[in-house]
Amino acid sequence: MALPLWLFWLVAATLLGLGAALFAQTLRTRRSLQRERLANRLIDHSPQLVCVLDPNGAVRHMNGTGRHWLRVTHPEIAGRRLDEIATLGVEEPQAATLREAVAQAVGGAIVTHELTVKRPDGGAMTLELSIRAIPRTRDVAPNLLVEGRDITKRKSVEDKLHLAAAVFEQAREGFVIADRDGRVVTVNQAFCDISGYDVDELQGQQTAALGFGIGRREVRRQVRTALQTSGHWQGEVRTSRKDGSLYTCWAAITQQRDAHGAVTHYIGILNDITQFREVERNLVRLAHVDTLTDLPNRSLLADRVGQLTSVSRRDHRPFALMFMDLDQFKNINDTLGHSVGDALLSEVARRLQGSLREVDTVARLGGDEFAVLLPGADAAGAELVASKLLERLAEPCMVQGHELSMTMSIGIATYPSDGDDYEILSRNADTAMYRAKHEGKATWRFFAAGMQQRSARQLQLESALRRALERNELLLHYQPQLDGNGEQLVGVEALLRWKHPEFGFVSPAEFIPLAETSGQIVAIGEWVLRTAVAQLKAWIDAGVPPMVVAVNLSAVQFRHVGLPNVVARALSDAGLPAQYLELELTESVTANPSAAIATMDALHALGVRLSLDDFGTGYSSLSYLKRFPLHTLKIDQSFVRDIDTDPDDRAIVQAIIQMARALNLKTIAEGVETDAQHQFLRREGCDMMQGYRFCRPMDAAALEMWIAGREPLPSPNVVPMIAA
Ligand SMILES: Nc1nc2c(ncn2[C@@H]2O[C@H](COP(=O)(O)O[C@H]3[C@@H](O)[C@H](n4cnc5c(=O)[nH]c(N)nc54)O[C@@H]3COP(=O)(O)O)[C@@H](O)[C@H]2O)c(=O)[nH]1
Repeated sequence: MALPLWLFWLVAATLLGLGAALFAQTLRTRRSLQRERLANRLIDHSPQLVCVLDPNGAVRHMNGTGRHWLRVTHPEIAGRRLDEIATLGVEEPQAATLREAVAQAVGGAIVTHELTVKRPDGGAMTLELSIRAIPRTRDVAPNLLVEGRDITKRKSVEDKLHLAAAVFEQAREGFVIADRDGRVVTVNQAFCDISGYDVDELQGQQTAALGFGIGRREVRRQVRTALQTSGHWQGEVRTSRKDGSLYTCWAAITQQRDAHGAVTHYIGILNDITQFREVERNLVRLAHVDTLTDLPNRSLLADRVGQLTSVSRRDHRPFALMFMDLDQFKNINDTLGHSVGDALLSEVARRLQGSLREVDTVARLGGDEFAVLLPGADAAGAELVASKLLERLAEPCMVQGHELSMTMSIGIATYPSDGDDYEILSRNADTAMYRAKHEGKATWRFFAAGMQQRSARQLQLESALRRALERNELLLHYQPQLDGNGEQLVGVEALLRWKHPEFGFVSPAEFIPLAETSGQIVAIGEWVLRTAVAQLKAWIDAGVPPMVVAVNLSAVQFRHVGLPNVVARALSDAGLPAQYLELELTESVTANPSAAIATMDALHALGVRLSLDDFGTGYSSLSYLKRFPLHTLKIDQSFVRDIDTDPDDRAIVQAIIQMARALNLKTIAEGVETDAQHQFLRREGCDMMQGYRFCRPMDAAALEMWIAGREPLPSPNVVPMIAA
């Protein structure tokens, strides 16, 4: 059956319409697909990472750029949170902050978040993520759109800048950045600390106003030239702080130029080396200066002698070099302690310096040795100076409550006659000093050619002395001691003698100091003591009326702890009652009164008598004198010698005798050589005498004959009289 035409047209039209609609739809769909593909392609090739996350932060989709940057594939990331993708290496606490950002975005915020991830090739990448919600229906949690930019390079630049800023701020070096006109742009904290200025005070100021290279036009000129030629300068400059104080710094200045080569800035880096320079100066000072006295030391003295030698050679001028050594200083150190010793050395330094001219040099060579260099001085000039120095030094001084007076022995060598370099001059001055020491101390000696032999002799003596005891080279001489009238024999002083097979008789004044310094005096002293008490016992046993034997003790022996035992044993071995022994102590042992009192008490307790030898020449503190258990003061022969001519010596002797009487002490004068001396001493009431006027020291046999030949014979009751 045929369709009615109208129906046909209706169907046809409908079909056509449908077809057209279908076609249009297909066309739209295709276009839409094309648009979507295009959009996807665009998104995939976007220069940014684009990613859709579900509300839990799991990846639903990531564009190609993102996958390429992170070197991941869709299957590796789909449905997983970014921090769960192991290859990205997102660890806590980064993961936690990312989760937090996602949560905020789900809550509606647009969050910017920085995420640093690792890539399989090992490189790190920093992404700046912008995370926002993609709105959906009210009840459904939104997906999130994440856009990410690669900020790795920017971060690196920023990090470098941060680092540079940290270095700038935290550096210990001061940084000053100035513009091309030399105006301060900025400074760091270290520079503020060094200079005392605040940043605000400096900004805009001319660097020249900061005082670099103060007063040194030459330095500023050098800086300008170096910058012009090489764009860099470094060197040491002195400059001032805000408060005006000066400091020293090591500065480096570098020009900064732009791409066209034009100077844009100057960068100055400063190191404050003030302390370093001070330490350096101190080290140099220490190498040349004695720390106790602040005087030049041996090396600086050698330098100055060297310089003076050149000048003096050119100008044909003389100069003198003196070496000086304090007499008995060791006793002070040993008895009063090192702090008194040090204070005394400082006082000596002051006095020496105060007595000389500015051109002269006073040096401390070590210990108690000093040296003086006198430019232009000939022998006469040096002698004048030596005498002045001795005088000045002898003036008493109070040191930590002790009244002390010092003497010294001076050796003088002159240029050019005694040498033309430091080595020879110093050796000769030293030799002369030893000569002065061995010839009485408190004096000076000029160097003379034969003196070196003398020093060699000292060495020979020292070694020979070691064998003197065992080779029986030591012997005792005895010098009578008489009552004040010079009639009655009251005792004898035992005086040590050394007869060497080669050197002959050697004076005790020469070998006893050697025995003291080498320590041999302890054994030698014990031998003297034992020999003397045994001799007296033998005399008494032989019928010589009893008398006292006086034995000298050196300060070294006195300080020896076993002394009281040694004395007690010597007496008991000889069988001599203690009252017949008198120990002569040198004045130096009293320098430390409390120690001296203890030893003296122990000796006194044995029953022996104690006398103080050479009284008036040394350190005796009068206030202590009454506390020493002494029997006798021995007036030194230096006062007796000039009694006839020197009113001062007369006055001193009178004062000693009166003072001894007041303290209930006996007096004995030594070195009485003339009748006039004897008469004066007798008139003044001196209790006992000793000297060539009556008898020289002699050996035991000669003394026996001397006693036998005397009229009247010594009184049998002499010991009780002396002991009274
Ligand atoms: N520690 C010890 N010291 C001792 C001992 N024996 C001696 N000495 C000390 O040696 C120094 C020098 O002694 P010496 O050469 O024996 O001189 C003494 C006398 O001989 C001398 N003297 C005596 N009378 C006169 C005189 O009229 N004129 C004069 N120019 N000299 C004289 O004086 C010295 C006396 O010494 P002293 O009485 O002890 O001060 C000397 O310091 C001795 O002490 C010893 O065994 N141990």
